[in-house]
Amino acid sequence: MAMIEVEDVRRTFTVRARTGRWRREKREVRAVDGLTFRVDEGECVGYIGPNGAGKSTTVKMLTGILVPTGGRLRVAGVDPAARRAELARRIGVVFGQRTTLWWDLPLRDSYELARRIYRVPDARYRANLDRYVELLDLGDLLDTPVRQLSLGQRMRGDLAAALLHDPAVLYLDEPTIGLDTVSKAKVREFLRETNRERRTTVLLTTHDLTDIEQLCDRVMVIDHGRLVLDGPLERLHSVGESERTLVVDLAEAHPPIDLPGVRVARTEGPRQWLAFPARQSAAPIVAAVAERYPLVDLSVREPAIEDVIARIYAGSTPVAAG
Ligand SMILES: Nc1ncnc2c1ncn2[C@@H]1O[C@H](COP(=O)(O)OP(=O)(O)OP(=O)(O)O)[C@@H](O)[C@H]1O
Repeated sequence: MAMIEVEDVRRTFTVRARTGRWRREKREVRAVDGLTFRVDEGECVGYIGPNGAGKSTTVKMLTGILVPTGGRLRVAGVDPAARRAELARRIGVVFGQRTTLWWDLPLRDSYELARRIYRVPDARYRANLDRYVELLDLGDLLDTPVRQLSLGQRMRGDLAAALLHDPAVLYLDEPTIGLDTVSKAKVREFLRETNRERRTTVLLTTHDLTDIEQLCDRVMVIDHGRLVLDGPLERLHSVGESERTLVVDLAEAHPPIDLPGVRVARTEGPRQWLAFPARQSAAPIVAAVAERYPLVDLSVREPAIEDVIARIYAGSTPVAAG
């Protein structure tokens, strides 16, 4: 069953740009430019693209905050902008950069407010709260004012708030941004479980490709308001041939490191950038470097979405239907 239907949706903005000292000209920005896709119940789909690609504009239209300039939208069977209040009871939204919780109130009070706003029946509210307190480890935090929570704790609090009313669709915007590795793992585990057990349909926007790898089977890539790829996650790798980068600091400057399966992308004094296929583990490369070179420090960088998109264009692969 289709949970999100988007048919040839467009959204333009008129901006006034300065063209001279006194002159201003009106210009049209096509933030979303003929978007078509469908997400079925229970799917978890990654929605990625570079800055300014049109992701937020899409999500705002899907929540009913923005009205499309053209095309047709349906979320859980309803037109979001026309029936925004009704839709609010069927969707949940989490923004990594902002909180929907009340800053000065304890978590518990924010949840109580959500219960009233969404008119969640008592028994369901209690069952859900118990479940999220356990899964998200919120027990000791319920009576703490939100402003005293760490970023990771607050994010877990936000996730529970977004799901207390059992929404059919969950929009996540950078849910792991700024979190440490342990908190990221907790959040991802919880989302996987929610998607699997409750069959919540998830649309996930992120710049962290590991989020997508660990949560989604399908990925849509948007650029300049248009889909450039829609298909199973493996296509992103095979099409994009993404690379991760091992950044190594040696004790001193050295000629480029020579290892099989490794491409030296850049060198700068004692620092070298070693690119390798994203699917491969970094461990054998780290071991080989440590054995043969005077290794001082290292870090691994995930593939940047911009690189992935550049490779999609280089291969000029047509949009593939999921
Ligand atoms: N309210 C607005 N008025 C004018 N232009 C806008 C408005 N909102 C978005 N835009 C423009 O529309 C385009 C798409 O923006 P959008 O915020 O949807 O991108 P995004 O993919 O979410 O980017 P990011 O990853 O940086 O959040 C950009 O060129 C942006 O400047």
